[in-house]
This record gives sequence, structure tokens and C-alpha cells, in this order.
Amino acid sequence: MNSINCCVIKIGSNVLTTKEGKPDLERMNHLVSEISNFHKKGIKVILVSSGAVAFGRKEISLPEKLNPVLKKQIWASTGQIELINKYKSLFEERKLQVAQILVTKEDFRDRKHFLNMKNCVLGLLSQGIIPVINENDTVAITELMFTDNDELASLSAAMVDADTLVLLTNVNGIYTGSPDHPDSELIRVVAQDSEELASYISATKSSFGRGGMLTKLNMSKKSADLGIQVFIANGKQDNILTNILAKDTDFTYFEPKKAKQSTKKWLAHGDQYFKGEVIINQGAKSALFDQKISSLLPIGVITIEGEFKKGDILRISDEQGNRIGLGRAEYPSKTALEKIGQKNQKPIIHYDYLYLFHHE
Ligand SMILES: Nc1ncnc2c1ncn2[C@@H]1O[C@H](COP(=O)(O)OP(=O)(O)O)[C@@H](O)[C@H]1O
Ligand SMILES: N[C@@H](CCC(=O)OP(=O)(O)O)C(=O)O
Repeated sequence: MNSINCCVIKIGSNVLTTKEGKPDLERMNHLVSEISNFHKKGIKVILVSSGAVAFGRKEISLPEKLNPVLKKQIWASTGQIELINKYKSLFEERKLQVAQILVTKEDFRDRKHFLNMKNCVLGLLSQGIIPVINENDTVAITELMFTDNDELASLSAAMVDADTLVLLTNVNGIYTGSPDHPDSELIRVVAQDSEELASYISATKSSFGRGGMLTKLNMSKKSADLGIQVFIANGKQDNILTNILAKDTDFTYFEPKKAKQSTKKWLAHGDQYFKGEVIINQGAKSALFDQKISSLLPIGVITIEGEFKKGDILRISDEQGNRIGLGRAEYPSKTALEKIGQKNQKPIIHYDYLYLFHHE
């Protein structure tokens, strides 16, 4: 395990609520105290906290029949105030300040939004302020939604170049079956090329949770692939963060691969955020996978789909429809269409902004 210098800690709804669904303020206080200790040790912490819906639900009762999306919006928008106020006062007791950052998927899609957000978070960290991130549930409905806050936490860890991601939930990690079943065993380490674990995971999730354990697994694998070590651990357990630091507790640990350059990390998460698609020929495909570093040139492009601006994410596919990778557009779709198939043109995707899925 690597040392922890900068980490994203994600707290799931069920960690912050009691069995009856009420906010668990004692737990919240304990976790704030633990995070403050990390801070004192010089570890940079970005907190991704769920709980807005759960906090809102306890304050406001709504008619059964009301549209469920609207219910969630009402609870989240009212509950977020409660949630952040509580964090503010609990951190203030420890002489620490917090900032609230509410985001949607679109903010990770648009490079400008992304860089503005990144600069703000890094600025807050440089001033010793703890960013508390949550999804903007008022705006983020249907296709604008993250799968859940595990995805948001994983994106945030890549954004700030964190070395560690901690996903705190209500179980000790990923088990080989239902965590309540006596035969189920905790998977302690997920090695870089370990077997597929998805089959162990059932669809159950906590009453306020969204993605369940499967998103945690997928996001952990993605983060580890980018060079970020991941711990899935039990946020209901006392001293969990201290014990993770001391490596003296139960958790599922994902071994990180060699760290990727930060632009490539942004791109790696782009498979749902791309604005256009570039279909390339066999020659271009071979060049991209060659040992020699290569950018994608218009001569290797067969067609371009979608409208995009300079800086948007593009997906690259081959003629058979296989997805090859992602890259950042060097120029807008209009210019790209004019250059298709031409020699001696500037790359449409520069190597520094290219992320390939699999090496052949
Ligand atoms: N194989 C498994 N190992 C551990 N937990 C599992 C597994 N399969 C399903 N789960 C469920 O996943 C839940 C955690 O996911 P979720 O409710 O989304 O948490 P959170 O609100 O913390 O994001 C656990 O409470 C557990 O019931
Ligand atoms: N943004 C929502 C959290 C949604 C979510 O992903 O919850 P969870 O699966 O418990 O992390 C809220 O604050 O209630």
C-alpha cells in the first residue's frame, strides 16, 4: 500500500443515517473528527458526501402521490442546506473551514467547466479549506445524473490527481456473496489483473443509496487503473480512517497501476461525456497502437459524427465499430470535416490528449 498524501473520501447516505433513516449526527461528528485528524497530519482531503435527500426527507413530509423525481429535488435542495450547515459547524469546532461544491455530469464533460472546477478545488486545498462535493440534485435528473456519488468521487479523485480514494459505506468492503450470509468472505485485495468480481454482487443497496456495490466496484477498478489506490471500508465503524491509515482494519483494497498523466485521467472518464465520434481506418489504428508515440491525423479518419468544439472529448472507433479510445479535439467539427482524408494536416487528436482503451 502506498502512503496517503491527497485523498478523496466519499461518505454514502447510509453512513450518515440511522437504521430508521434519520440523520446520524453522532456518526457525522465522529467522521469529521477523523477527517480533521487527517488534515492535521498534512493529508489533503476532498470530501464527497451524499445525504442531502436523507436530510431533507426527515424535515419535510411530502404527499405519497407526488412525482418521485420532484420529491427527490425538493428533499435534496432543502436537505443540502442542512447537510452543509452541519458540516460547517462540526468542522468549525475543529477550527477548519469547508466549501460547498455542487456539480453535474456536464461539468466534467466540458473542459472549461472542468478546469474551472479543478482550479477552484485546488485553490481551496491550498488555503487549507475542505471542499465538500455533492451532486447538484436539483438540476441533475435523468441523463444529466451521475450513476451515483461513487462515480462523482472517482471523477473528483482523477480531477485533483489524488493518490487515494476512500469509499465509506455500511459494509466492510466487497464480499464473495451477500455481506449478511455467513459463508461470504471479505475480498481483501483486488490485484491489478484480478478475476471478475461483479458476479459476487447483488442488486441490494441501502434505502437512500443509488448505485449499490456494483458502481463501487466499477469506479474502484477505473480509479486503480489510473494509478489511484482505493479502499472500500465501513464508515459505520469507529476510527475507520485512522485504522485505514494504520492498515489495521477490514477493507477491500484495490492495487493501483502506474499513475497516468492528469489529462489522460480526465479523458479516461470520458466514455459517457464525448461530444463527437471519429471513425478511423486500419492504418491509423495500427499507428495509434504502435510502440512509437503517434497523434491521430486527418488522413486516417474515415468519418466524423456529431458536432463538437475545440477541446471537446471525442470517441475513437474503428471501421468494425470497436471502441478504441478517447481524445480531445484539436479543432471544431466543421474544420475536421474539411480535413478528413487529407495529407499534411495538423493532428485532430494530439498524443498528449489521447487515451486508448486496450493495447493490442
Ligand atoms: N458482494 C457484496 N459485498 C458487499 N456489499 C454488497 C454486495 N452485494 C451487494 N451489496 C450491498 O451494497 C450495499 C452498499 O451499496 P450502497 O447502498 O449503494 O451504499 P452507499 O449508500 O454507501 O453508496 C451494501 O449495504 C450491501 O447490501
Ligand atoms: N446526491 C444524493 C446522493 C445520491 C447517492 O449517490 O447516494 P449514495 O449511493 O448513498 O452515495 C444525496 O445527497 O442525497
